[in-house]
Amino acid sequence: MTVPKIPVIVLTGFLGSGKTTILKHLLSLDEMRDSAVLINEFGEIALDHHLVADVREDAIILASGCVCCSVRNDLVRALCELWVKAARHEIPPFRRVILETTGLADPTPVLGTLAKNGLVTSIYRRAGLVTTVDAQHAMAQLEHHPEAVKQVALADQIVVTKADLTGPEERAGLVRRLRTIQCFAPILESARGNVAPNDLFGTGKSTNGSRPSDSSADEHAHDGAGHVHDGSVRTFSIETGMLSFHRFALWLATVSQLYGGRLLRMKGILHVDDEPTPVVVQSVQHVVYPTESLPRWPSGEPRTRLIFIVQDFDDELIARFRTSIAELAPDADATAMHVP
Ligand SMILES: Nc1nc2c(ncn2[C@@H]2O[C@H](COP(=O)(O)OP(=O)(O)OP(=O)(O)O)[C@@H](O)[C@H]2O)c(=O)[nH]1
Repeated sequence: MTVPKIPVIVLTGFLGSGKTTILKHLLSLDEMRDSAVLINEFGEIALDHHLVADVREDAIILASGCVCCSVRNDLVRALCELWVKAARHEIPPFRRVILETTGLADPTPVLGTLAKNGLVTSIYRRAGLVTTVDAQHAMAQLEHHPEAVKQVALADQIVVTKADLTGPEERAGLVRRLRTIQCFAPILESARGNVAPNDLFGTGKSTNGSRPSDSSADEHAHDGAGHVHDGSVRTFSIETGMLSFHRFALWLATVSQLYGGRLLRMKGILHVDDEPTPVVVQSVQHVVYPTESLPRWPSGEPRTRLIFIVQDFDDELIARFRTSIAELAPDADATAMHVP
């Protein structure tokens, strides 16, 4: 008797395009609860697994670094461990795996691993690459970041996100641009992560792993040299204590206007005055999104943790960001606050 292989859905999409938002929505649906989740983040501090924790506590975080480069072995290990743990009843059984990549991932080696690694293919099958495309930012991202183009080119299913924040003409223009890169994959629109699993995994042409262009993904699959990210893109994180929310909001509004084009992504959890629970803050380039609250501190002491993914920032500018954040503490001298 052959045991059916467990489908692995890869969720990719450029920085801040809405992967975690969709993942959270999917995991909140009854029919998707039996999903195991792997999350890969770029940067020293992982945050996304905390954001999905209220719907799926046991999301596994892949070591920091990009899954398309240094952590491919971690992916193999994590997939094998999942299977072993479920077999030993240490975790609930699962019927699919959803892997969220970093926003800078080239999905090629991930797809290659899913298609070619003997250990992985004995248990799992690749069940499609879903690419989120940010209706607010994608035009510029596709222009400047080859990773964004690759994510679209390899997609089995494209989801244009942030439909609630953009007009139909803007989205129609984006779809025309996407069709110059990818003419096959179905394109869905979503607002606030709202997508039906059937639309995502039912209509994508490779839900059975038979995508005609699979072979190209596999052949590129990685030569061993790894995918090189644009050297001008860097990440840094800042950990600190309590901040004044009011001053932080002002600071963020200012830096996102000043540096928006180069401040590709910022996300973090804040320990702020008057708030017992963490406040989640996020921005993508010039756009600062509404804050959310997490129900509790993930672990240990309340602490502010911020992750920045930036382009063309030198060491001095990063140092200035650090100094200016330190000046946002509630007890800091208000007149001393300056923008980096
Ligand atoms: N209004 C609105 N906001 C959205 C939508 N999708 C995502 N956002 C917001 O955009 C920000 C980034 O969304 P995420 O889901 O974290 O994006 P991501 O692709 O997981 O980000 P990275 O993992 O950092 O690359 C968050 O503040 C979301 O709340 C949407 O469809 N509508």
